[in-house]
Amino acid sequence: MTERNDDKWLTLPAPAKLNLFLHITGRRADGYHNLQTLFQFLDYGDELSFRVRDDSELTLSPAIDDVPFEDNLIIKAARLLQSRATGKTPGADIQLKKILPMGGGLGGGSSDAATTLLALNHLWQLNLSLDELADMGLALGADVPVFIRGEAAFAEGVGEVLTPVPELDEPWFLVVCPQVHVNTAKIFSHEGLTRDTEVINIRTALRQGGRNDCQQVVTMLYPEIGKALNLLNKFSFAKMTGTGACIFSSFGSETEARQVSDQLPAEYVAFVAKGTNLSTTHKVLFRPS
Ligand SMILES: C[C@@](CO)(OP(=O)(O)O)[C@H](O)COP(=O)(O)OP(=O)(O)OC[C@H]1O[C@@H](n2ccc(N)nc2=O)[C@H](O)[C@@H]1O
Ligand SMILES: Nc1ncnc2c1ncn2[C@@H]1O[C@H](COP(=O)(O)OP(=O)(O)O)[C@@H](O)[C@H]1O
Repeated sequence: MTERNDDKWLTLPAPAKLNLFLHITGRRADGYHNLQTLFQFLDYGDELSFRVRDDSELTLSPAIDDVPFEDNLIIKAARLLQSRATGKTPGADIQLKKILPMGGGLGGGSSDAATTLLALNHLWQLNLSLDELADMGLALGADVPVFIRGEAAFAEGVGEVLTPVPELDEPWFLVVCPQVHVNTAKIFSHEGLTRDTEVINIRTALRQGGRNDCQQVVTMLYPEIGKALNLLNKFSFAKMTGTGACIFSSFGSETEARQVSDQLPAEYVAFVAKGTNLSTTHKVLFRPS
């Protein structure tokens, strides 16, 4: 665990996720969609530092532009945990290094929320189980539970029914981030969205993978993403993660991924990262070397 000895800061990663495929298999009565997806983490993401306060205040620095304090998923997660404390309400100072693009399909907000739940549960000594934290996290976003569990997983339901898949290949990924913000709710409410993909079992999912059912609608609404897909496809098969905007290709080595990255036009924002079956948050918090 990275603990700054000077004044008791706990520093933890909040990694990105990729949806290696994303099938939409139906729509529920409440409007949410049933999915089948394969989540893997990246060794790349945001970083959060936490320090317990003597009072019940929460602080966050720096703030994220355009995200009001109480709307920030980090603060929402901390408030949820405060409500579970017995006795005096605990407080914390939180620092955020925001690296992941917002609305990119990399799950940055959900990952920040999960890291906050894990960190403050530890620092405030609440002793909530991962099951309890995952349940609480689901109220903040469909992707929070997989970050709480920290294991690459085949996900069903709205993303909360998780079967760990610890033996996926861990390739290198080139992730390209078109500079558009995709509105998830807009994609899920689009009439042209494929919502009837056949349900598959986990063996089939792992053997043959799948596509991203949101890709067609997203590329129609945001042509920049289609353009980026066409370009990356010239080098290696490319797919979108989540509801976009980011797209990715996998490679056998970091060198190959960087060689392709170097050939992209300068205006493309991209990064290279390794896929990981155990989230870096869990590696630091639970399995320090
Ligand atoms: C589809 C995924 C795959 O990872 O895409 P990304 O957001 O990561 O791109 C996620 O499950 C998204 O999770 P998250 O971003 O937390 O979505 P939420 O805030 O829970 O939902 C935003 C809105 O999308 C719609 N929504 C979301 C998830 C889902 N399974 N069905 C839906 O219909 C709902 O209208 C909801 O109000
Ligand atoms: N800590 C946070 N980091 C990122 N986004 C946040 C955060 N808190 C709230 N949000 C809101 O959540 C939205 C989705 O963010 P994000 O999780 O990055 O997208 P995605 O699910 O597409 O990867 C943002 O547009 C922003 O308004």
